[in-house]
Amino acid sequence: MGTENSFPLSDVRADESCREEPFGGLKLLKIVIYGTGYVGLTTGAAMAFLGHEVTCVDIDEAKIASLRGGKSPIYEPRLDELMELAGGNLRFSVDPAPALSEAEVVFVAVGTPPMADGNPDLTAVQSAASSIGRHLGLGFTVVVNKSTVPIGSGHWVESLIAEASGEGDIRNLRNRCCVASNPEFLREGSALCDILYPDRVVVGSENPTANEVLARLYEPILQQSFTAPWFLPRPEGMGAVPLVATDLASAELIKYASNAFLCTKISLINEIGNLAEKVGADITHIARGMGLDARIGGRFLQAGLGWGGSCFGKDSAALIATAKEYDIRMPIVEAAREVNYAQRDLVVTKLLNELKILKGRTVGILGLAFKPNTDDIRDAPALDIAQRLIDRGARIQAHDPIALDRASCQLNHSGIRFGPTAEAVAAGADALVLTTDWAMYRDLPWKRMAKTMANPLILDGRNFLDQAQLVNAGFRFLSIGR
Ligand SMILES: NC(=O)C1=CN([C@@H]2O[C@H](COP(=O)(O)OP(=O)(O)OC[C@H]3O[C@@H](n4cnc5c(N)ncnc54)[C@H](O)[C@@H]3O)[C@@H](O)[C@H]2O)C=CC1
Ligand SMILES: O=C(O)[C@H]1O[C@H](OP(=O)(O)OP(=O)(O)OC[C@H]2O[C@@H](n3ccc(=O)[nH]c3=O)[C@H](O)[C@@H]2O)[C@H](O)[C@@H](O)[C@@H]1O
Repeated sequence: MGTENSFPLSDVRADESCREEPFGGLKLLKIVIYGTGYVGLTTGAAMAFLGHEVTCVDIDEAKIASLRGGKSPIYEPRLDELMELAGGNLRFSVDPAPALSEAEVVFVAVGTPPMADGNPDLTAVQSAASSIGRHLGLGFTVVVNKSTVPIGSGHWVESLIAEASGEGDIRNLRNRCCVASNPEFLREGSALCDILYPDRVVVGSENPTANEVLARLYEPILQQSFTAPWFLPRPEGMGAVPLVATDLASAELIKYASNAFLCTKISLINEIGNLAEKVGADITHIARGMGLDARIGGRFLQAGLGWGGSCFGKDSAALIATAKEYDIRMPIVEAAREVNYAQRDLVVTKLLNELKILKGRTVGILGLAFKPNTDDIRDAPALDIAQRLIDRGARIQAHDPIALDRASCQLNHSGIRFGPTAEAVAAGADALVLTTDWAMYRDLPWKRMAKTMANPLILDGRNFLDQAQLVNAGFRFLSIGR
């Protein structure tokens, strides 16, 4: 295994509740997961598929009811199938007590949404930690934090558990429980592959038992010793997965640093794209020419409207806020954010250049999710852009192949009209903007759509569409960065 730091897989706890099965005598564990969102539910399904006994707990009764009825409350490709394969290993409850009393590993995967000052709201983490403390069993439990939390949170969680458990003194608690950080790097839309076939697993703890339990938990993934589900084949050439074992603070910071790096990479290509456009260059050629340099790498160099979603914005703001507490500035991360949010203004500027007036114009938006293959609309560039256009008097009609229901529920009073198809939002529009690069948008009946528009103008916000095809279909074609 190509580990920087690997743990011996010794039998650290001759615990009767560990069951032998099915990957070469691996000991399976009893796991509780707090939070059945994009991270908790996918992690739960993957762990249960690997044979562990998993109980997913959530305070949202509707989510648990839906899951018990066999229906996932979120859209994630192949999740339903994996949950089905996991079968009886995967259970759901609003009551953590019964499963927690026997749990060997407890994941915390609750939300940490941003507050106005950039810091994440840790209310859900606090309440999960207190609940764990109240219901802790008599055996030894490793509490594993997967929520993205500020540096130092691991120790704070430990103290909350100690307090709620009645032990009070953390030293007494250390005989029954310890806290580790296991940051999550999955991307929505490819979450299950990212969990089963990760680039690395990071585990931060100051407790050797925690490290060994987690190495045991992750062994099938680290060694790639499980039989891949037919619908999620193992990537070609995939070998053993490196395990990075660190102290708590380093693991917590690895998460923020990784997201900051990815944000910065995207913002850099967008900054270059803005110059490329002025000098008559093409950012897609530039990204390819840069990305083939192994030191740079071609991924996350897709220029366009920039990043959105529930994490890049939140985590970059949290990193800046944490640094501020230590009187340190993060000018690179600040600049990455500034560049990113300015990209969204380009839509207004470009449409104004073409249409001269936005008041009373109808703009069709293709894609509401913050990226393809998810129904997540948190900090979706499409919504921000729609609002900026509405503020200038435009009428917005929008479509998304998967996020439409969620968007129409949550944005009921936004003034956006939701169309059942891409063709419907094109009809009568003065412009179309492609905001999310859903595969289905590549092959729309463009010729027919151009004919139904008041003005066949399209802005490809993701450098995704075939310009020649669109021009051929009768569109005036705009893009970002070329
Ligand atoms: N969404 C993503 O792609 C990734 C998210 N993360 C991090 O993982 C954490 C979770 O993110 P998501 O899954 O996207 O959030 P989410 O909002 O989809 O799910 C969080 C769930 O926690 C539940 N919850 C809140 N308080 C609870 C409590 N006391 N007990 C039990 N359940 C509770 C909520 O009802 C909700 O179902 C965040 O810290 C996020 O930054 C990390 C990597 C990837
Ligand atoms: O901490 C998190 O929540 C997660 O955040 C991102 O994952 P995610 O936000 O799900 O999706 P990405 O694929 O990273 O896309 C984020 C945004 O960047 C945009 N993007 C991505 C890549 C690119 O080249 N250009 C670009 O504009 C996407 O359209 C999307 O809006 C990270 O990629 C994950 O590693 C991390 O675990």
